[in-house]
Amino acid sequence: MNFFDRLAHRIETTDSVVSVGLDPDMDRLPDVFHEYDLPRFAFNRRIIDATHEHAAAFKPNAAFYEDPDGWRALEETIAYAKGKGVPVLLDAKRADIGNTTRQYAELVDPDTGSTGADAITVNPYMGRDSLQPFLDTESAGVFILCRTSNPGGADLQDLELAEGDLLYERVAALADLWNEHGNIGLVVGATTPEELEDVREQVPDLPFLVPGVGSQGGDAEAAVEHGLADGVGVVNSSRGIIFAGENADRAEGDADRFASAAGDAAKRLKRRLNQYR
Ligand SMILES: O=c1ccn([C@@H]2O[C@H](COP(=O)(O)O)[C@@H](O)[C@H]2O)c(=O)[nH]1
Repeated sequence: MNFFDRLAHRIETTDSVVSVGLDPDMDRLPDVFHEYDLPRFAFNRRIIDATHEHAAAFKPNAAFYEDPDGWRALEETIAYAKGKGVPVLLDAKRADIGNTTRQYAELVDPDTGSTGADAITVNPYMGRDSLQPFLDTESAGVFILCRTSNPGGADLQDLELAEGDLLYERVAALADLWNEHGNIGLVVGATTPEELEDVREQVPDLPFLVPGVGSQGGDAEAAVEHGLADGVGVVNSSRGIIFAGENADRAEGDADRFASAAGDAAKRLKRRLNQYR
């Protein structure tokens, strides 16, 4: 089954478009998790247990796992999340020249002992050939960075091209063109609602992964109004959910309190987003 069909099914089952970001910053984990062999997995497992019923997807960001123990924690996390029936989007922002990008694409290739993730984020800066192995992995979702949520997203992505369109608009148009297997989505941040609306007008049929609500203060209403294509798409919050139980004295933080605060935060975000669906 195509990734976006699987995602649509999950959205319907959970009545949720929330993507829970699994970004287990080691410096912010409660002390209790540091006693485990794989602290990041121990933490994520509790977060997944507490939030999965409200999660349309989980989104681990590879940056939080790029060391030997981290990679093991990532693989365990993905397997555990999938065991709960939740699609996993690996936010890795990859792409490179042909032979290198073929290696990257194995991250989501079910035939090559991949991470097991269902979808991945990729960077379009190197052009179509740098994305082709991902696009050819038909079972995997491929979210192309289009208009990112960070303040510097404007530096390049808002540049006007000679033909008059903006760079992020061109990325959206190309993504639509490249979508031969129906497995492409776009990453468009909630922090720039006008651009979000603009991209939606350009590509009515592509689902979006919308980061930037929660800790980055993005616009939740715009995220839902423009992020979904025929009801499919996800709105991500990472720190706002997984660290909802954090207080000034981290040493007092315990696993139960963290997990239950994360569950409450995911449920609250689901309800908030559902007001606009
Ligand atoms: O434009 C983008 C692309 C990716 N991200 C990633 O999403 C999460 C957001 O985390 P919060 O804690 O909810 O701010 C994180 O993994 C980013 O690297 C993004 O924020 N914006």
